[in-house]
Amino acid sequence: MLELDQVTLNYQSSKGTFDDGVHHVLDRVSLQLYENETLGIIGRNGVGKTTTLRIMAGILAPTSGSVSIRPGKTASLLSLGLGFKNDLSGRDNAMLAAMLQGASKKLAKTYLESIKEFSELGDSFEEPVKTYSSGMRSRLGFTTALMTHVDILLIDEVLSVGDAQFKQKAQAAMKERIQGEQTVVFVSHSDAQIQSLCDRVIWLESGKVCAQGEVGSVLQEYRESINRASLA
Ligand SMILES: Nc1ncnc2c1ncn2[C@@H]1O[C@H](COP(=O)(O)OP(=O)(O)OP(=O)(O)O)[C@@H](O)[C@H]1O
Repeated sequence: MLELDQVTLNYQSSKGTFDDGVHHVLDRVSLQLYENETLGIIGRNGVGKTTTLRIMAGILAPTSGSVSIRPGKTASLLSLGLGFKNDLSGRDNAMLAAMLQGASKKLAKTYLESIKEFSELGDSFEEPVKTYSSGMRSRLGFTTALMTHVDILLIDEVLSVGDAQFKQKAQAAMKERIQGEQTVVFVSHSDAQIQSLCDRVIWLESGKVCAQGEVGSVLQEYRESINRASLA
């Protein structure tokens, strides 16, 4: 469904640190994502998990290597309202987000009432997003991503969105979607979430795929390596 082939990503570092000012984040990463699976990505802070998702979503272009997605398929990063237009209402932003993900205007309109209901924004749904609290923005962002169709859903550590009550509801809804016919790539630091949601997992370390495969064994290898590092 989606494939990264020998993907390398470098950032230029303004301070001239790293390798003569070049920060090598991903180094020839190759991976395959299959239809209907939930692929987990694990690894320490800063190893390039979010960068990998951004490359999959087409937001970032690799320095070298290639990304291929099956023709006609869309991949979208579940972002918590980062791309909202502040002057537009929650309703108009939800509409815009649905259309940006490929829905026709007619289809996008059909999503709106369920987005309003699930997000529990009430009358604020009609108000400009600039008047929202950060929790309200997250609710709108999460719900819009949840309710609209996307072939490959890329999720970056967001299952802890909102207050306790909304978080529980959001996690249950996301779990239901992930377990249905949805292809997902899921970045998380939570073993419990990776274990309960993923079919397969990839462990990134020093910009490379360090191990991949069955969730239980890769998680165990990863945990052992962290324990060894903390003892050293
Ligand atoms: N715009 C940028 N310019 C320069 N360096 C960047 C930029 N974005 C990310 N990086 C660097 O790329 C590396 C990988 O970042 P990334 O966000 O992909 O890590 P991550 O594995 O998702 O980390 P975390 O677990 O902390 O979320 C980090 O060292 C980060 O400093």
